[in-house]
Amino acid sequence: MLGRLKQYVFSGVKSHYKDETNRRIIVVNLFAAVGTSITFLLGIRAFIDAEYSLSTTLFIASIVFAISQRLQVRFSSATARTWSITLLISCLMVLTLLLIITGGKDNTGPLWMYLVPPVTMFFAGFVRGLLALIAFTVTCAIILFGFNDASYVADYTYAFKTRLLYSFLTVSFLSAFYEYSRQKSYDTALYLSEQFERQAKHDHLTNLLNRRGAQQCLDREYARMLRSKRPFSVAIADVDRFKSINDTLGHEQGDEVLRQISVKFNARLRGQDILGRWGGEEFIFIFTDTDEAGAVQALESIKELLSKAPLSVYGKEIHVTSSFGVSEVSAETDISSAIRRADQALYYAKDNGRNRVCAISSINSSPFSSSTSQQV
Ligand SMILES: Nc1nc2c(ncn2[C@@H]2O[C@H](COP(=O)(O)OP(=O)(O)OP(=O)(O)O)[C@@H](O)[C@H]2O)c(=O)[nH]1
Repeated sequence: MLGRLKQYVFSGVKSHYKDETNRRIIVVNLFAAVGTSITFLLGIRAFIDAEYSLSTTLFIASIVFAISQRLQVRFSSATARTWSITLLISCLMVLTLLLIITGGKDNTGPLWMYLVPPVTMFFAGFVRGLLALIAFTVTCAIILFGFNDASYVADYTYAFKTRLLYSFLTVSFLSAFYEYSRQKSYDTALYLSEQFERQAKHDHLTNLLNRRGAQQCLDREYARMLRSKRPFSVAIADVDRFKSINDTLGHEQGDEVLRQISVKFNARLRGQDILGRWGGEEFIFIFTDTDEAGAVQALESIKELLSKAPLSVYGKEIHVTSSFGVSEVSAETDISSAIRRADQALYYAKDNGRNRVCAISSINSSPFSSSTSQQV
């Protein structure tokens, strides 16, 4: 029994939906359950009391509440959820208006009005909720004050009608204010968590992905490669003699050099390739859908771009070069061994004069180098 109840409350909830969406789905389930049962029970009561039009209205409302819940579960799409919520709010509003017109049981019908503001605000959000509430309040005022002598409208005293409207407006205002604050807090929390997540994956100096962010991209790319069977390549770049740049210019200028290098590295990359800061003066390239030869070709062009024109750092021209080690990642290798091989190729490039691109064949693990590098 408890299991079924839990299943009902969480029906339609999906782990990949946003928290806010899942919360709304749960509240729709709960509200539809309460709405369906209360209107059904009141319908039976009205039927026993031989108030057939009231009982028919309540039974219809009960069915509509149930349908609105089924709608969001049966068709789990954003459109279905919008329709479900629209149906639920409309049903509640129409039912309330009918209860105000007929008076319900002993003229207690208008009391159900107070359900409308919180439900409308929560389900429809601040702006749409406010518009719906304004339309509802105007309709209520017309019914209460526009048909004073009409026999089909229940007879309420003037004092009751004005107090009813004032108190309804107060509840509406409070609900709107509450929803506005709730949405603001939610947006702020979302913004902060996105900022934290971004900071956790990005390097504050270059704004590139940091090691953690790059590692996640590597894992994603590896999974994609296993599906597509098309290899990709990784490369580690290490700025040549960076220590001497730091030693002669200072750490701050060194930072600026790293920043400008990251811009140059990025300038020649295709949109789908990824650049990250692997640590210190080391960068990582992920060339998606690219074999070793393709990555070497791309890196040659990047290397040329860096070495040909000096950087301008605080008014000084600085010539900077970088060495690159490349390795292909295929289904036969794993990421850590590919990184290890890229590192070996990088050491090879450093040992052989720097400012060069070297690759290690993924088949025999023997280093070979591109056109500008020494052949092994
Ligand atoms: N300014 C600055 N320096 C850094 C940063 N991270 C690492 N470094 C410095 O980078 C230098 C790296 O020097 P080494 O590893 O000796 O290598 P290198 O001088 O680049 O020489 P080779 O790699 O052999 O060409 C060290 O002095 C580090 O302190 C950083 O974020 N900013």
